[in-house]
Amino acid sequence: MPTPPAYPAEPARVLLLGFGAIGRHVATLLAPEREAGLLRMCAAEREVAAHRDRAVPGVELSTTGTDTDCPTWAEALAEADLVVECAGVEPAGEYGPQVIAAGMDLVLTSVGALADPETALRLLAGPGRLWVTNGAIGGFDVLGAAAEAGGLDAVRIRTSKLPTSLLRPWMTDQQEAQLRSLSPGDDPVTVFSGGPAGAIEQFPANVNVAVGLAWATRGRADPAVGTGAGVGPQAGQAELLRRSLERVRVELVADPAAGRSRHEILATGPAGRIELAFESAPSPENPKTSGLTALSVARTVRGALGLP
Ligand SMILES: NC(=O)C1=CN([C@@H]2O[C@H](COP(=O)(O)OP(=O)(O)OC[C@H]3O[C@@H](n4cnc5c(N)ncnc54)[C@H](O)[C@@H]3O)[C@@H](O)[C@H]2O)C=CC1
Ligand SMILES: O=C([O-])CC(=O)C(=O)O
Repeated sequence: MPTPPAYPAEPARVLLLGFGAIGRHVATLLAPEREAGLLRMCAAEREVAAHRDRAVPGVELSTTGTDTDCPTWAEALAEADLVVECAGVEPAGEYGPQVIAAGMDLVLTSVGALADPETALRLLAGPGRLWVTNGAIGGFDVLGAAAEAGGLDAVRIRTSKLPTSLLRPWMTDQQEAQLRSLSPGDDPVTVFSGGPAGAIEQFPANVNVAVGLAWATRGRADPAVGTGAGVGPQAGQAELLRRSLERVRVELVADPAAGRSRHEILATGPAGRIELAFESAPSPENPKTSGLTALSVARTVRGALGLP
């Protein structure tokens, strides 16, 4: 007789931070696990009242704000086994480190938070474990293998999105007007060219993939000599990431013909030439977000909980 899988006796308690397009999609994707009694789910929002009429069956709500008719963030956190951030780069930096410091595992969707060196150190400091989702892109098995062998010299990502999904509050009237005026048939416009840290600062909701790519291609420390950072494995990981963020080059393009977001990766070096392209179906909740992201997050959650 085959040995039955060693599922946990009690359902794992998952706390979503952010219940927007990705959070809701993840909750829907994990409905079978909820129904099978493998996990329970709670979602923290900053204004719960606005979410009451968009309830997802089986998902309780809690608040990081001032709502008084539901558990607070601290109460929900005390009950959780795993936190799944899908709120944004800023809230990831604000709440993620306290989750890790409390010894709880954290799934990070707003991977861009790792571009800030201080936040990266705190997210990597333990004792909780950090699970970095690959989000809207992938191929990280082969990219990671090549990087770990020192086999990559150059890593590039070119992200193309519909112009209106790239509008940001800091843009001048002229920049905004240019993006709004682009229509199918017009040439694409490059709105950013540089490193992932600068890209995520200007476009925090659009280029998490670039920081994710830097994370995936950070390589590994030589066990004999370490990374040179000098103080323990977390600092070593953070130092590898810092160097990787300097190597990855990002181009963000407003393309009026981009029916779907497109991410093109080119990595080259002694290991070879790796070209990958991703065009995700849009999120069912928000067409500006790649649907693949929630699929990846759900998979990362299953992995973190040891679910099949
Ligand atoms: N790794 C990847 O490939 C990708 C990562 N992302 C990241 O995922 C994030 C979420 O994306 P979407 O779900 O599409 O955005 P969304 O705007 O639909 O949802 C975010 C939700 O988080 C909530 N939120 C924000 N601050 C909060 C706080 N302090 N406390 C509690 N809730 C808070 C908002 O009210 C909103 O409901 C993006 O901002 C981006 O950082 C997005 C796409 C791809
Ligand atoms: O959804 C996507 O295509 C990718 C994205 O916004 C991000 O990486 O922040």
